[in-house]
Amino acid sequence: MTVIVLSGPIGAGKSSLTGILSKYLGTNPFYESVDDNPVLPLFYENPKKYAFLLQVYFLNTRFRSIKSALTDDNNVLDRSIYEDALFFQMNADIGRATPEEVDTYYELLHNMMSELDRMPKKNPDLLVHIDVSYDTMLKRIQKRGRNYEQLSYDPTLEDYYKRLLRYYKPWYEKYDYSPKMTIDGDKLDFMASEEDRQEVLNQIVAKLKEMGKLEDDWKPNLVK
Ligand SMILES: Nc1ncnc2c1ncn2[C@@H]1O[C@H](COP(=O)(O)OP(=O)(O)O)[C@@H](O)[C@H]1O
Ligand SMILES: Nc1nc2c(ncn2[C@H]2C[C@H](O)[C@@H](COP(=O)(O)O)O2)c(=O)[nH]1
Repeated sequence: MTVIVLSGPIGAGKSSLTGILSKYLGTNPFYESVDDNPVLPLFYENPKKYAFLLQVYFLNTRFRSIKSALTDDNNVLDRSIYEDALFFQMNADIGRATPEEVDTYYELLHNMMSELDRMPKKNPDLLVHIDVSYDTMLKRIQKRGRNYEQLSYDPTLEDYYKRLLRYYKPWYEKYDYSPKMTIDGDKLDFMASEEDRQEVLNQIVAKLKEMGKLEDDWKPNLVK
């Protein structure tokens, strides 16, 4: 049926929407490696030392996920390989990667993307981007409560998060691997409000129908 990739800043609600959407469409969810990621706490402790290693870790897991998702052709992915360079470039721009690491990273990314180009299904069918403001992002990061992501752990994270938001706008505009759409993550509380959840699902289903990826009379198996 379809491969849908989600995108958005930290805490935007990607993992949550991945679960909701995959259940609704009856497809498989692919989650990011976060709680089982051994490099992530090291990165927050010493970003300069671990930025490159963390990126290689994420890139590897994202490559594995997208290959598998494109092979099955029936999946929803919580953040994908298409966002990988956004993170790395931002970290490189603030001095967390050497020129050699930057060159090596882009060569590796280029090789991986060429591999995807050789697959029978080369691209996802749809990108769903969750747009959030800094205030919403921070509230959700606090709500989730991972220690090393809190401003109390490292006050410089405020700049890091604000910078990340600034990198998303041009990234989204440039993204052209598939059709794309945006969900207003500030307005639509798809976790607490049943009505908002249905509104988000309706928007995505309408887009899939418009693209001919779902039949006009398609109905979900699971209404919840
Ligand atoms: N639309 C939303 N409204 C309210 N809370 C949300 C929403 N989306 C996510 N959350 C909450 O915010 C936190 C971060 O969500 P998560 O799905 O882990 O984000 P991401 O995967 O984008 O980092 C979680 O505690 C989740 O329950
Ligand atoms: N340096 C990088 N950090 C990344 C990347 N992808 C995710 N992350 C961090 C950000 C969060 O602390 C955590 C989980 O992200 P969510 O958006 O799922 O909350 O991992 C990356 O590519 N580089």
